[in-house]
Amino acid sequence: MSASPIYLGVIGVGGVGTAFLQQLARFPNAPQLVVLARSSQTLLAPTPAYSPAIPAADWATASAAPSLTKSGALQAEEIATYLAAAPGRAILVDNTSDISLARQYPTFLKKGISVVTPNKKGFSDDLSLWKDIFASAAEGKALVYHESTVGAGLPVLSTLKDLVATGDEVTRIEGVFSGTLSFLFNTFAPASGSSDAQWSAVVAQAKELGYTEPDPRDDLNGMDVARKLTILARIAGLEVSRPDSFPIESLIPAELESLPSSSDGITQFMTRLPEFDAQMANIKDTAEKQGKVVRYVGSIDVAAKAVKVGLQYFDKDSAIAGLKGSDNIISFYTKRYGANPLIVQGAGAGGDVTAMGVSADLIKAVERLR
Ligand SMILES: NC(=O)C1=CN([C@@H]2O[C@H](COP(=O)(O)OP(=O)(O)OC[C@H]3O[C@@H](n4cnc5c(N)ncnc54)[C@H](OP(=O)(O)O)[C@@H]3O)[C@@H](O)[C@H]2O)C=CC1
Ligand SMILES: N[C@@H](CC=O)C(=O)O
Ligand code: NA
Repeated sequence: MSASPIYLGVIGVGGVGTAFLQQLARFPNAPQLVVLARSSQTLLAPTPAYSPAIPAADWATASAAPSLTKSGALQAEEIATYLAAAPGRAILVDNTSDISLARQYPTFLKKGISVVTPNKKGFSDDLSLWKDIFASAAEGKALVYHESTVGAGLPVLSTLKDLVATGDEVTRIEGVFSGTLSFLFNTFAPASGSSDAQWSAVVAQAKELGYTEPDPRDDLNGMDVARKLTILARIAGLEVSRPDSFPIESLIPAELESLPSSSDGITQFMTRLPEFDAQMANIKDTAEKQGKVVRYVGSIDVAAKAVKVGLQYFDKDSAIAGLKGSDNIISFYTKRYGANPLIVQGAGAGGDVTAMGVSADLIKAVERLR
């Protein structure tokens, strides 16, 4: 008996989306890709057959094919209605960082469309949205997987969920949660050897490597880390109301804080950042004078309900100081694990490793839906 068909809508074809589509093309028994959208364009498999599907590997070439329906940007509700009418279960993969789309997850889920995403916005915004997402999933008998929202493809959420589900008591979670900030500090202020790199040049490099958020200020202002800690804290049982409900140390120079959030604002920010290199050099030198290095870290003290995000100095021979590249390190302190935490470590940003988490989530969702 052949497996029942599953229909797939994918939104976002940037660094993560492109890597995801390449991985999808190699899935055996892959779901039928029937929607592929970016900000200005949508490809659809024609109705009512929802066939032919969009070829994941060469969607860009196939977008010229007359067999596919093309349109401009569609409203999320329109995509939800299209997927809900497919002749089988459907899954939405959101590879954008769009909060408006994330606010529509309940619409998809109530219609029975499962959601798989690396987009952390929806899970770290108002607590009411978090609750709505999971209540809507239960109502629509749909699934939600978002492993890559924390630690990219690293098994961070699945590990925490397993600890909680099996009755362990998680007391503290701490570590380095940003691939971008890890790369910036490991490169700018290495624990061994020295570096002449300017802060702004390393920021530009992190953007080029695809580690940053679409707007790198979301990494530098600490919000990306705060969002990840909000997600972890909620899974650990804390009702964090919003990602800005606790103190967050920002690395954005005060003079650049009021630049617009548009793409023009990003360009202005990147152009003017070199003017402020001395500020970060001072922080690096202060740590150096104490024989230490500076790193950007976060922690959740579950019993105290306290979340902290910001800079800290570390001994040069510590695990955090010695991280390489875009590595994250996340330590789970629990009753069962005692004084020696369960540690997850590895690349925490980049298209391929993030897409791996999305693809693995999709495989899990497909297995449960078939
Ligand atoms: N990069 C990384 O290392 C990691 C990223 N993530 C998350 O993965 C997600 C994607 O990141 P990344 O690929 O780097 O981002 P990119 O900026 O490279 O790509 C974003 C894509 O989303 C599309 N898009 C944005 N808004 C909409 C919308 N409203 N409707 C349709 N399409 C839209 C863009 O369209 P267009 O092509 O038209 O511009 C683009 O294709 C983000 O949520 C990020 O936080 C998570 C972990 C690690
Ligand atoms: N911009 C983020 C990407 C992954 O979430 C980071 O650098 O960690
Ligand atoms: Na992860």
